[in-house]
Amino acid sequence: MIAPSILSADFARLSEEMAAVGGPGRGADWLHVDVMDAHFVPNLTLGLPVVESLLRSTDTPLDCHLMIDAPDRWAPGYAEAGAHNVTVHAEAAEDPVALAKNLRAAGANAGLSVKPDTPLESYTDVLKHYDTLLVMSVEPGFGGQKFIERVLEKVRAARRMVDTGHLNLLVEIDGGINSDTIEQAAEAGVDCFVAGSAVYGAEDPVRAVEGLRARALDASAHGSA
Ligand SMILES: O=C(CO)[C@@H](O)[C@H](O)COP(=O)(O)O
Repeated sequence: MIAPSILSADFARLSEEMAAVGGPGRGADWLHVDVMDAHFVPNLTLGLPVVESLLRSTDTPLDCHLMIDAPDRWAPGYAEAGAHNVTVHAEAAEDPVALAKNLRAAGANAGLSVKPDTPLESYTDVLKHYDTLLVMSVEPGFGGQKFIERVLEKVRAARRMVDTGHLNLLVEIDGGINSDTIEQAAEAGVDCFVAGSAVYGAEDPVRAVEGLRARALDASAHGSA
């Protein structure tokens, strides 16, 4: 699956920019929405009122990535509003198990994200309550950064746990994904790829999405061969 990150889109034309990457069937599977609070990360983007408007302007499922402090308090609102996935940071959540239950009860898939230096081992029990694991392959906060290759070890570990039945979730990766890096991420076992600049920086965003998907499918076929 490919989830274009609208962080790299033109914020003055968000609904057009979301439509420009297509939707299920042709183009984006999900649209990735980065919510940043200038506390958990050193950048400020948008919040719940904007997400509510975005939900009204697209049929493509929204994958909301909350890079915020106090997600236990704020994240359920995104689920209640109708986001398909609501992802919170393991480093910020006070009670990640209760939070996952609240997100699911409000109708969303629950996602847990880890920064590049956060080990997965501390969260393996917690992850049993989650639907997606979002492995950050850059320090969260900005688009257009360089892919951090060492996080692939975490992807491989998560893939092994899923394939052996210890976890039941989608493995998602975010940061620095482009036509040069997507193959190694796919070979490591990623299910869903977030890409911002590689999609919105392209002349034809739908073609960029399809190009990324083709490379990922090809590489995952090799990875599992
Ligand atoms: O969460 C983030 C950044 O913190 C991402 O979703 C970025 O939007 C990815 O952008 P690219 O690295 O693909 O340009």
